Amino acid sequence: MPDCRLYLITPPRIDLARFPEDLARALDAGDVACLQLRLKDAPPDEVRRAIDALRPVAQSRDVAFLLNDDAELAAQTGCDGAHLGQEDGDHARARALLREGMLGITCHDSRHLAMEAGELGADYVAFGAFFPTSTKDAKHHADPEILEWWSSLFEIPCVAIGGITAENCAPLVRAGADFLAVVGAVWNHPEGPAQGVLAMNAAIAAAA
Ligand SMILES: Cc1ncc(COP(=O)(O)OP(=O)(O)O)c(N)n1
Ligand SMILES: Cc1ncsc1CCOP(=O)(O)O
Ligand SMILES: [Mg+2]
Repeated sequence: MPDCRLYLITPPRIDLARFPEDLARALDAGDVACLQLRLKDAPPDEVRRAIDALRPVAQSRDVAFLLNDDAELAAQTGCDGAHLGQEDGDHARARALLREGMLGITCHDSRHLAMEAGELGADYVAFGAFFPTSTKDAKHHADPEILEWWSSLFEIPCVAIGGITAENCAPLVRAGADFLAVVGAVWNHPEGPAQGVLAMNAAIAAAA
């Protein structure tokens, strides 16, 4: 298995009548290290229903299931962890709430934020956006050098995010990204999500 692995994030909106099957097909297509449920602006009951429907699909395939933005809900609902941004509450409290669960923290393009996250006990630090993206109005831009710097100094894994595709990911893999987090490269792949997973894995393997 290559040192760098795929980190899949759900589309911003999903139809729970069909998405569990789409997700299963995507996860069965190739290696996916973890799935992040990211439903921005969905009410809490909808997020809970999505967790109940999707968590088993991921966990039964040994894919870690992380919740975006809400460590408390992640801890209450059997998620494997949570991903928090800089505006997503108290990271130290989240670390305590999640106990052994995974905590990932957005660090944008900041070495300082990444070292703070590491000291606090984050299981990974996330840098980005590396490329233009239509999934999020990303306010920060990161360059591959930050991945080289981080991975040369620290053992804590780093995640690269933002506009990453099979076509542009090689420099990030070579710079030391442990995970590539993607939305559009999989869910908007012209031949469907399973082909998106295959293409990302092939590109990671070719770059490594
Ligand atoms: C793996 C990963 N990295 C970064 C983010 C972005 O988190 P955040 O800055 O809190 O922005 P939102 O995702 O909440 O819009 C992420 N979700 N996952
Ligand atoms: C959530 C997030 N945080 C920074 S960029 C981004 C969007 C990633 O989506 P895509 O892979 O489609 O660019
Ligand atoms: Mg957030």
